[in-house]
Amino acid sequence: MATPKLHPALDDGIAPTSPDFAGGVLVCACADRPVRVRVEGQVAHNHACGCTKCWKPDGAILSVVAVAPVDKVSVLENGDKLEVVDRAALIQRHRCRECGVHMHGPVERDHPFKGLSFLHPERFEEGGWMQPGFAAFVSSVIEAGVDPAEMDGIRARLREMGLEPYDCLSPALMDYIATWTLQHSTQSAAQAAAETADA
Ligand SMILES: N[C@@H](CCC(=O)N[C@@H](CS)C(=O)NCC(=O)O)C(=O)O
Ligand SMILES: [Zn+2]
Ligand SMILES: [Zn+2]
Repeated sequence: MATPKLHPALDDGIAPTSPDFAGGVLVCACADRPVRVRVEGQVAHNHACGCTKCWKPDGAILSVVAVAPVDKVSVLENGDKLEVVDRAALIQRHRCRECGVHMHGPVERDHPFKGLSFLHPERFEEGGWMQPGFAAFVSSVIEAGVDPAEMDGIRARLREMGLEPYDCLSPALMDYIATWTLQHSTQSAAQAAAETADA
């Protein structure tokens, strides 16, 4: 069986993280007036994502997506071309309305990821950004039209590349979300009890 093509930043070998990478500029795919977004510092939690919401380059079945603090992300040029894909979504994905590339995606809602912005590091002009460490939402590629019969081959290829495949986020991130949810619900219950006592 042919090796499945997943993403240009994965298929020909994953570029290593550089300890010297101190941030860079993400550029959309427009030849004319490209959107340029500055990111200060290294990105975190870089991973492949198979969900239907994350932006993928033509022909890719996975996205490569990382996060940076929102206050480290700023639109430098041609921000008038940006539009939010779905205002109701957790991740407010800002895409270039001309070429379709997603340029940044802040989380503004009360959520464990609040204050982070989702970015596609392959759009950096510079190399050395953190290499992806796992693959998330892998089963979701079926929703985008991948034949379920290909899934064993896709997961095997991801493991071969050192990207453990998961059908949600990684266990570490799922544990982080669950811990936040517990603390949040405990705080909400304590607040409600205090308000009832005051009434
Ligand atoms: N199976 C769904 C999964 C979508 C999903 O939950 N994506 C994750 C990973 S990016 C998420 O956190 N989404 C939040 C959002 O889209 O705002 C799909 O493929 O559309
Ligand atoms: Zn563009
Ligand atoms: Zn995704």
